[in-house]
Amino acid sequence: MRFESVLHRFTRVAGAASVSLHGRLVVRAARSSGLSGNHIHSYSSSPSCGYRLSHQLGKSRQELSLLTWESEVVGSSLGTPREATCGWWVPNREGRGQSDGRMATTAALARVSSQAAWVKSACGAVADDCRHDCTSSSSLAPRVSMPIRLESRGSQKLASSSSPIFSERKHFVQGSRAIRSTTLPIRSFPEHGCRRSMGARCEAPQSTASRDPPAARAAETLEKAKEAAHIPYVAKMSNKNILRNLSVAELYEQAIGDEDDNFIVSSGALATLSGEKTGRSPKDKRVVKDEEHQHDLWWGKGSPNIAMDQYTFMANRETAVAYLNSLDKVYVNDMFIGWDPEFRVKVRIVASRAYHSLFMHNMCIRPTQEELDNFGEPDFVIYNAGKFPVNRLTPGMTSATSVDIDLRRMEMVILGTQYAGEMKKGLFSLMNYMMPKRGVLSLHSGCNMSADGDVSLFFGLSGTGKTTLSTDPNRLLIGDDEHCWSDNGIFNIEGGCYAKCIDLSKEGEPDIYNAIRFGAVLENVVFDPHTREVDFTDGSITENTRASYPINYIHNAKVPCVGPHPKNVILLTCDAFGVLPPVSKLTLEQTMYHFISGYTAKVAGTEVGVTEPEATFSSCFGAAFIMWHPTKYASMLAERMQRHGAQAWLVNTGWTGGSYGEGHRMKLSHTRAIIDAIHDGSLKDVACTTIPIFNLQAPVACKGVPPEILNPVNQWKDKDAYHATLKKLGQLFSNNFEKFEVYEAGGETRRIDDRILKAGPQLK
Ligand SMILES: Nc1ncnc2c1ncn2[C@@H]1O[C@H](COP(=O)(O)OP(=O)(O)O)[C@@H](O)[C@H]1O
Ligand SMILES: C=C(OP(=O)(O)O)C(=O)O
Repeated sequence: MRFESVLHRFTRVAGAASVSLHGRLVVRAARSSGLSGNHIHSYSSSPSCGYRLSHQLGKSRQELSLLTWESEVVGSSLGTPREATCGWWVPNREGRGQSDGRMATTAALARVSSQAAWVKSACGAVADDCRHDCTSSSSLAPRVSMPIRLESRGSQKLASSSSPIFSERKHFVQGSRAIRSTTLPIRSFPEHGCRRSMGARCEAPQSTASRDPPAARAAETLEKAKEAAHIPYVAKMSNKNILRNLSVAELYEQAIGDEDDNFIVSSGALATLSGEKTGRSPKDKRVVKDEEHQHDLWWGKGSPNIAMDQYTFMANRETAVAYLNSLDKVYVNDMFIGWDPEFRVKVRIVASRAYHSLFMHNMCIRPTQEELDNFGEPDFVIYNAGKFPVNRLTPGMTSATSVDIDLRRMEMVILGTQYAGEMKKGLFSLMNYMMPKRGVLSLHSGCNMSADGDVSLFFGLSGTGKTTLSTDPNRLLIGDDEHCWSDNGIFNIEGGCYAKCIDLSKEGEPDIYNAIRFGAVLENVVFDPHTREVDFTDGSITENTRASYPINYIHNAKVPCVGPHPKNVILLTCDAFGVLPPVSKLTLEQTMYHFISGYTAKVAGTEVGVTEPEATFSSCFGAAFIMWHPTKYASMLAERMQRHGAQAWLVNTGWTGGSYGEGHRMKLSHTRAIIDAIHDGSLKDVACTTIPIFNLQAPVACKGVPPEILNPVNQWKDKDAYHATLKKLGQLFSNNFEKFEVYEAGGETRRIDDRILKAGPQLK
């Protein structure tokens, strides 16, 4: 059901409906309209419809239920509705202008609040004055809403809130809290010990800064920064109910007990909705530009780093911490990233949603109980308050979303997006800063290894095949997305995988399919409300449906996720123009040129606003996450490839036989056959044809791939169109590369090596 038709139906039934400033559906029900909550409810609460509808409206199902309620209030004869005084969460607060201020009433709040347990879960937080209403107004028990809610997931919860089963359950939850919950501060910043030494191994926390020079320095720098930025104080986590390091089962219970958007599907995975944002928000990703880091980081054209000052960071941090403190409970995970103990980083994730906690439990490296006991202070903290918007009036904010990193504070703040990928990619950005600083190359790549230790890297922008191709039944999986190459070899940054699962099938990708079981998180998928079978072909919520699972759910995962130096470096390009060959063998210079260019496509859904494949140049095949200038990563890659004799390949996982819209996506079976041939060595010395303009060497034969596919011109009906498109792409490469010919990095002006420049398309 499209949003417009939902709106239309509401308008027809209720007499008037509109969308508030924040995209909330506001229903105006005249007293005589006869609107009953059932009407709205019937759209909003069944698992099948409500789940999707709530996504389409960008609202949680609880919020839709609130709308049900309010329409009841307005539609009833409770007297003149009064304006709500209570906080930001009242749905039609922003809709006031459109609804004559008559929608949110104290009476409505009283009703809502009378079901405190439900409301708290529905709204995430209840302001103190609402709590007051809650006790004083239970006599205003809803007249018609009760039976309505009895039909739904939310209703079950509401019904049970007064039943003995519910109290028992609550007891149980509280019981488990008693063990886990703690009121320890999230972090004793700035006094804590070892955090400042940029990825240096953390010893047990030190009590005095003087024993730890980096910490002392950091504290001093922060004090100076605070003074300079006029930051009067640093907000602290004071939530009294911090649920730390819950187990998977506990997180399932929390997720299902607290929110209506979570379901167990038939395979045992937890299906959830990420709300309005179902992909990353790169235009809202900000990094604090401070004295200490400004010369290290990449700024300007092509860079993903939008500069922010520390004061603005602190303002957003304040909002996030205040929001998290206002909640009934928050979830905290203490985790590691980086499988090589020498480069391991301790991270703490503070989140409002149990699903976010489970996601990070899957995606990071899970400490043993002993490691948890000795965890001490984290090196980096994420405050995920994504359910709450950023204050748009804060200078520099351009939307309700902001994803902010402060390298001096070693913190990340998320506001206005619940897409879980922001957290994992935020940590990746952190590693993309910290690791090169320590002489270690960070890579946006998957990685696998043969039984006899031949390692391959699969670079690729999101959605172009890293997870799919690195998950190979014949090889050991080291990781699907983020790695580092140090003098010790390769190590995975993460402890889990985050696979795109649109059109996933058991036959096509059995390992990923089988990994989606108890413990896995399924984001934004559609499933049958009764059987709970997931329909992986359904992209009606988003094309960017995702599954997150611990790496050990892949039967041939290599744990610990480390390996020797790579033999093959595979650059995955998703060519939306359909002119690049399925595979070509690269010289070292070509590897540098293509790595810096990062030509590929953004696939639908991975970023907000991308609805169909969009050609792009994404340096290092992951520009959205890199922190230094791309040439730093490129030169580190070249040096390592030379030192360890690695061969590079450009593999087109995108279109063939025409551009997107005319041609078709390269068959996965063909790409897999190509990868097999790279691994068995049969492509190394095979004869090649030269692709004009790009001077790429495309093998003429490859086991499992029809030879005519290997030269893309054969696939185009209109050969002239092929050559014209190839030339056009060459021109785009050349235009894009201009900014790398002479560039600013490390505070100085540099010029790219001529040999790299000549390895690109030659247009004359
Ligand atoms: N030829 C191909 N090679 C790789 N992936 C393909 C191909 N054709 C279609 N796909 C699909 O593209 C998507 C790639 O996603 P994924 O492997 O998760 O990307 P990444 O890990 O790079 O973000 C999967 O849904 C996969 O089934
Ligand atoms: C999670 C993401 O990346 P990837 O597809 O590479 O996992 C993302 O871009 O949001």
